[in-house]
Amino acid sequence: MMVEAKLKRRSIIVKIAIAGAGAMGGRFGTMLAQTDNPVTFIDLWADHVQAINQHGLLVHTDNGDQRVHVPAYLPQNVPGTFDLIVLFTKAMGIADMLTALKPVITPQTHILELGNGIGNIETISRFVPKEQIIAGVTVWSAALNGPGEITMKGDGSVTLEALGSNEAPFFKQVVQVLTDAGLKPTASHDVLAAIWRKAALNSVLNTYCTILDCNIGEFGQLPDHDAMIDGVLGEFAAIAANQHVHFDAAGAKQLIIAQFPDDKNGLHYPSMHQDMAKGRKTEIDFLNGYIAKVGARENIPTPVNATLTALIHGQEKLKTLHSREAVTA
Ligand SMILES: NC(=O)C1=CN([C@@H]2O[C@H](COP(=O)(O)OP(=O)(O)OC[C@H]3O[C@@H](n4cnc5c(N)ncnc54)[C@H](OP(=O)(O)O)[C@@H]3O)[C@@H](O)[C@H]2O)C=CC1
Ligand SMILES: CC(C)(CO)C(=O)C(=O)O
Repeated sequence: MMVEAKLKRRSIIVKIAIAGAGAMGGRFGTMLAQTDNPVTFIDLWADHVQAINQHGLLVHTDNGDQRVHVPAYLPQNVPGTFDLIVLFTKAMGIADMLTALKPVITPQTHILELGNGIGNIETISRFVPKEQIIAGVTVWSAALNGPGEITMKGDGSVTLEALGSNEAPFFKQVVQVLTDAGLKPTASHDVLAAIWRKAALNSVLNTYCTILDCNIGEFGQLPDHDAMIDGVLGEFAAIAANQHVHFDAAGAKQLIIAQFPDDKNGLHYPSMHQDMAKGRKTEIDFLNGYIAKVGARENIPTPVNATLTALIHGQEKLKTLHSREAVTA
């Protein structure tokens, strides 16, 4: 069934670019395009950009399929400037994307970063002052099926904070735009705590689901999931205390368990699982790998996160090796 995107009533106009228009960029662009705020996709993947421009982005949702007609550009071809750039590259792609977008980032442009991992704010701060950064996290989910095609199902929300001030009029506009798009934003006054809680969630769900080759609901049904979660979170708590970040292990566990039902993220294969399946590099070094690295540096034992990091790196290497063998066979 083809369902046309419905236009919702306009409240304010914010010129939006989605930089990294993969699974999550596609979801946010699709939902934001249902408001009257103009949306542009920017991506480094030429086939994806071409497919979106030729046929629209094909989006599979809980309520059927849509074709979303939003213009898409390679970073070097982007016309004009934007009020808001929503960054949805992988953590390791942030610097390349912002380097490519330098010519269109003005002192009025705000960067909204909602990707997974610890350290993204520091990377973005190399390009714009903190007053131009809005940082946060999201438990919306999506999958990139191929050029010009995504799946976005289940429910989610966004937590975000302006690194300048949550009282800034532009931040309030952004919250309103996200609300109009149905993205369920909540303004936070401790976004670092939210980022660490989400990184802990990803260090459990993304990593175990990738190693075990299962979705989030299936992980929740495993008899030993409790011990597996506690092993990761205990080390997060020790490293967070060392780094003076507020971390509530019980709250993080609750958030993880809240993802298990099918109408939340139970049917979702986490983004790390999707990366591994496609033979792409994962974000492990910004998740469990970050905890293991700080642990090693500060002399705090982090054997669970170190082992999980080594397992994911091992899987990445074997994937590359096997695909090379397949080509030469
Ligand atoms: N997927 C999810 O459900 C969720 C993801 N996140 C986070 O959001 C951020 C974005 O992740 P996500 O949207 O999943 O990432 P995707 O892999 O779907 O997209 C990221 C970018 O990777 C590139 N890319 C992906 N596949 C290919 C391919 N086969 N060939 C060439 N290029 C490709 C694309 O462009 P480019 O070349 O420009 O990189 C794309 O824009 C990450 O930090 C992730 O952890 C957060 C919550 C949920
Ligand atoms: C949707 C969710 C929360 C699942 O871990 C996620 O962040 C991801 O897939 O990377």
